[in-house]
Amino acid sequence: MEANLPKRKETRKSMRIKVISMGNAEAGKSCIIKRYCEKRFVPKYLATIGIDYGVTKVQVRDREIKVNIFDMAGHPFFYEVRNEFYKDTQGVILVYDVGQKESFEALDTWLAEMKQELGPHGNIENIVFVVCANKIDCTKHRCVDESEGRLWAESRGFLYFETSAQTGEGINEMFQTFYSAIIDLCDNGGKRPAMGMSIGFTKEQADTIRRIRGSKDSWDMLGVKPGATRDEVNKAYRKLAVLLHPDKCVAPGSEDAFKAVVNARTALLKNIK
Ligand SMILES: Nc1nc2c(ncn2[C@@H]2O[C@H](COP(=O)(O)OP(=O)(O)OP(=O)(O)O)[C@@H](O)[C@H]2O)c(=O)[nH]1
Repeated sequence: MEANLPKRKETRKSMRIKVISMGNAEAGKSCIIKRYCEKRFVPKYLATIGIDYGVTKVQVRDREIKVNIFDMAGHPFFYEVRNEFYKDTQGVILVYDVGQKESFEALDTWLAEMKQELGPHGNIENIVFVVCANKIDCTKHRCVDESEGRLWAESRGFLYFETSAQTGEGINEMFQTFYSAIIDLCDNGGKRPAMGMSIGFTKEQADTIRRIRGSKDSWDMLGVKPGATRDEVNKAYRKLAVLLHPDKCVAPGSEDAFKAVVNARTALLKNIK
């Protein structure tokens, strides 16, 4: 017997989600939201006072979603106002300015603030985070490169996009992927689907790349004391080479880190008898 199939594909039930923006003042949070919702760019800086709230309807795959967006003021002065808005959030847009290193370094502080406000029972693992490396149009002033930002985001299981609210680059793709991930999360009973967790590299690899980037000289880079012997240098090099070899490591920035380690070893061995 033939199954009694519906003629038209049914549109699935609409859903409502809550999204917040976080990041330092002037990183471009309001402009990113305006660019997506109103298709325009506001060059003049108008600081958000406390919270800006908006509702928007979007179509993602076969779903209509109503999005409540809470655009948070980045200035520390507004901490008291924004702290009550962290609860019941499904998605976070975490923004930094690629020309302002402090805004990138502040991402950890923003996460810590959110964790603190959610308290011990708030599960940050079940929230979709998208990191926006914003103002990529300002190429001359860029000081946080893509691999550094991507590594920070992906090692935490967060999405990462390069965006410009001014030109619109990356904005639609970012929101579509972000909303899509939130739908997957809701369909999965509010738990981040396992797929999003598989990042393809280890915490040790990510931490090592970060350590290498921040090292002050070749000794420090190889993790040996100044004056170490050839054997010690070679041993340290081999360990790092196995960990970061481009054939084995797909973490953002691993290729540059591997090259830096090779160069550091060569430089040190030249001067060790
Ligand atoms: N060139 C360039 N400027 C941008 C971009 N995004 C934002 N801006 C500018 O950066 C300034 C700050 O943007 P906002 O969106 O107001 O920053 P915000 O993060 O919401 O700041 P607060 O409301 O204080 O938290 C404004 O002058 C914007 O015009 C961008 O992608 N490129």
